[in-house]
Amino acid sequence: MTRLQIAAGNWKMNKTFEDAMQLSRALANATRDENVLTIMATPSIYLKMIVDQVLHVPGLEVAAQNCHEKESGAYTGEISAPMLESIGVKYVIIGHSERREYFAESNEVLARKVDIALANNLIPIFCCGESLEIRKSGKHLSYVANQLKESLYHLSAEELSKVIVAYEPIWAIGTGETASPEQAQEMHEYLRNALAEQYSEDIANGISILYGGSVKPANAQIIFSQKDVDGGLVGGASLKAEDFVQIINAF
Ligand SMILES: O=C[C@H](O)COP(=O)(O)O
Repeated sequence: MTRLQIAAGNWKMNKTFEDAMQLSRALANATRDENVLTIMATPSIYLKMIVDQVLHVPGLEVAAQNCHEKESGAYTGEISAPMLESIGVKYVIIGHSERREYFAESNEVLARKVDIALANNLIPIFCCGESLEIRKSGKHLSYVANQLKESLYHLSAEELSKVIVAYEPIWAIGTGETASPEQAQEMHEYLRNALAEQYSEDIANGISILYGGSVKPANAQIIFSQKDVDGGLVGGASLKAEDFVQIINAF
């Protein structure tokens, strides 16, 4: 089965307005493989402007970096899934390790975020990944599979088919230390098998599983060439159009 190949850039809390618009304009105008679904996860304050800017650009989409687990209410400073849908956002990152760590987002909370995203026609980019301590203990495979179990396995097969999974070992995020292609493949294959067991082979084979953690122009090709790696969730290297375009074109 051919799965969607995806290059998603997570800008995190970077870029002022002018710089953000310039970056999205550069990506819109770049010569890039339009068969690769390219997603820019921008700071929420710029989402509407960037959605409008790239509205008719083929293969280029916009994601939010988070959403609240409730539809609406007294949650000062938060952004809801219906708000994102109402401005034309189609994707939302859920469960990034930085949200899990700094905002204490548990697997249970993330399950609710996945639900609310799907209920509002947003495609969740669901992040999972282990710390260095867990990797060293040798329990990383079951630990990450359990993150999927607790946040995704309540979904119907139809709902799950809409989800994009992003495996990001925490020890490789922003550290310059990438998981080896073999380590990435091992985890992706394990997760795909777990999904096949829980749902079906067909469903599991249709799900794009992205790798994230120090993906750069120099290593993107070898990582993306692994059988079960369907693209990347890129932090630092997505902040420079030139670098990110090289990553998009590395498939
Ligand atoms: O969401 C992206 C990841 O946290 C990876 O970040 P990085 O490419 O800067 O290591």
